[in-house]
Amino acid sequence: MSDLTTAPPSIPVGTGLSMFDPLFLGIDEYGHPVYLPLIYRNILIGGEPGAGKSSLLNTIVGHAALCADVDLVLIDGKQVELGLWKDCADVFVGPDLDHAIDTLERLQEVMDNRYAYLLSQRRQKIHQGDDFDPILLAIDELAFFSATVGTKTEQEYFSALNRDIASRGRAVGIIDASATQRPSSDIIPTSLRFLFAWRFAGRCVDESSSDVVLGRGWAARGFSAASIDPDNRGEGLLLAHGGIPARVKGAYMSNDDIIRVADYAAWTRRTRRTTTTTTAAELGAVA
Ligand SMILES: Nc1ncnc2c1ncn2[C@@H]1O[C@H](COP(=O)(O)OP(=O)(O)OP(=O)(O)O)[C@@H](O)[C@H]1O
Repeated sequence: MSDLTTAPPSIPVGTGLSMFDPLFLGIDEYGHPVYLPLIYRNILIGGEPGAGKSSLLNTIVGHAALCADVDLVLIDGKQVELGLWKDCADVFVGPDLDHAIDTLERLQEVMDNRYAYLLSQRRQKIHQGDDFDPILLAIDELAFFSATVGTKTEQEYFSALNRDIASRGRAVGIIDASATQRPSSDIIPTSLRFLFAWRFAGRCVDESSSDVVLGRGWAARGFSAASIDPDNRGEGLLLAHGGIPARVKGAYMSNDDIIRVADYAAWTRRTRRTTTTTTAAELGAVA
């Protein structure tokens, strides 16, 4: 059994779920469940249109929405991919580059404040039960903000902010989950890919696109997401602990499933903004 399938003895459900618990991501090619810890990690999701990227991102956001101890920052260029979680989100950004930049600037400030706090406490990273909670930053679609809308300067600024958050955010509990249907080196340069320890390549048009997501050289070693059947949506190669890409079929929630879970999660999260000492209120200031 690979490291990926070694589930912890028990994972709390309902209101006991924590962002420090691993996410149930799907099943591997042998039918084993795949669990992925997200805390202190970032995850990059790439693949051709229809490969199942947004569905995977919804699974990640769904896990986070059900956790009592995480703030949700959702940036969705299409609005409808993550839109069903809007009532759960501390900040929801639609196809608005200015709002996306404001939000990332704010997150950068939160990150710096958290580091100042850690320094004052002579610590290196946050722990479960700390005064401030983890933050999930989910971005769908990366290329919309980094290469489609706005001026080149704005796009570059957005990319620089995202890179900084992915680079420095992990120790202070900021998890960056970014998805793109354009796995090319202009959207995911090597310097960005390196910041994402976990990588999921859904079906890709060719081997070089697959390598842009997973890392150079994997296709030549027989790990190419171009070999995934185009009709097998939601399947991909997951590079995580173990260090070798594994075939995984992502868990899938239908629209109705998401609506049910999101309604429940919004209900459980309804008092967070007034009762927690987290950054939710600060983040909400840019909502
Ligand atoms: N894990 C899965 N299991 C079964 N079907 C899936 C899975 N993931 C996705 N699908 C199917 O594939 C369709 C497309 O998925 P999704 O919207 O997530 O793709 P995408 O890669 O985000 O596409 P785009 O880049 O166009 O946004 C879904 O509507 C669903 O029917």
